[in-house]
Amino acid sequence: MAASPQETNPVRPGARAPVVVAIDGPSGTGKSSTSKAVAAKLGLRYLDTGAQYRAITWWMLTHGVDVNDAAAVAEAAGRPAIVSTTDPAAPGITADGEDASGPIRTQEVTAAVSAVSAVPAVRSRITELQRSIAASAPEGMVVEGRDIGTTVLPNADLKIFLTASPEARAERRGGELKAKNGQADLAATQEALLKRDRADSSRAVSPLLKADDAVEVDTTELTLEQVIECVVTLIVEKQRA
Ligand SMILES: Nc1ncnc2c1ncn2[C@@H]1O[C@H](COP(=O)(O)OP(=O)(O)O)[C@@H](O)[C@H]1O
Ligand SMILES: Nc1ccn([C@H]2C[C@H](O)[C@@H](COP(=O)(O)OP(=O)(O)O)O2)c(=O)n1
Repeated sequence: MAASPQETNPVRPGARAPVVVAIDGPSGTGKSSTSKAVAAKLGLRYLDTGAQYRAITWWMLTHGVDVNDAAAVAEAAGRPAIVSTTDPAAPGITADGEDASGPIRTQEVTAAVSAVSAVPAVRSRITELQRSIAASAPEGMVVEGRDIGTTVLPNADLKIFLTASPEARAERRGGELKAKNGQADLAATQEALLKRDRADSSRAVSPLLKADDAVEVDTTELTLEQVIECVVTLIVEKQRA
């Protein structure tokens, strides 16, 4: 009798088949929270590719590289070692051995990351790194970002594109800022978010774009738990197909 899809994982007999899931979309649509939770539930690894672009940006900012000078950014693109942990319960990232998990979330990095990630030498270096990390996870991986389904892993088993209204996204990000700083300007948060979307969607090399074969999920009216459930169902259906 043929093995069921649940029994075809060569690494963990009896577990589900390895699966590579690409989750893309603009800021605040729930990519990181959903990807982490889904990976934890299904025993998959997790890669936050935005954190990689943030880490290289942070390294450049702290090493005197002018992030608005594309030639200087390209020249420095190969210098820092960027290492991500892929445990969904403890995601982390280092740049040249220094823990970057906290500093990559500052406003300074957020404001500079689109310019740095638009530089082709940065993208080719980080894309190569992402492919090698995904290839080293025999249990499967959830990889989230902007160009995973279109460029990094065009052969992913499942591609999901998350969307949400600008108002919902600003409210979510605003909630985070309020928890961190005690206050948040929702209008300014929305403006900054839309500015970053425009930059990420209009760059020449692998812009933020829904892959033709991605499943689009509008999360505006959904709770995080509903989005997680929806993605888990899509993955399990895919593994059974
Ligand atoms: N469907 C949802 N409803 C309400 N809040 C959400 C939802 N999805 C995510 N969030 C919250 O919104 C914030 C941003 O989510 P995050 O996963 O970081 O988005 P992204 O990775 O797409 O930028 C987090 O605080 C998260 O808990
Ligand atoms: N695959 C990716 C992931 C992120 N980026 C760039 C563009 C994004 O604005 C930044 C930061 O991504 P990140 O996912 O951390 O952003 P948010 O959590 O949505 O605020 O990195 C990219 O160019 N390609």
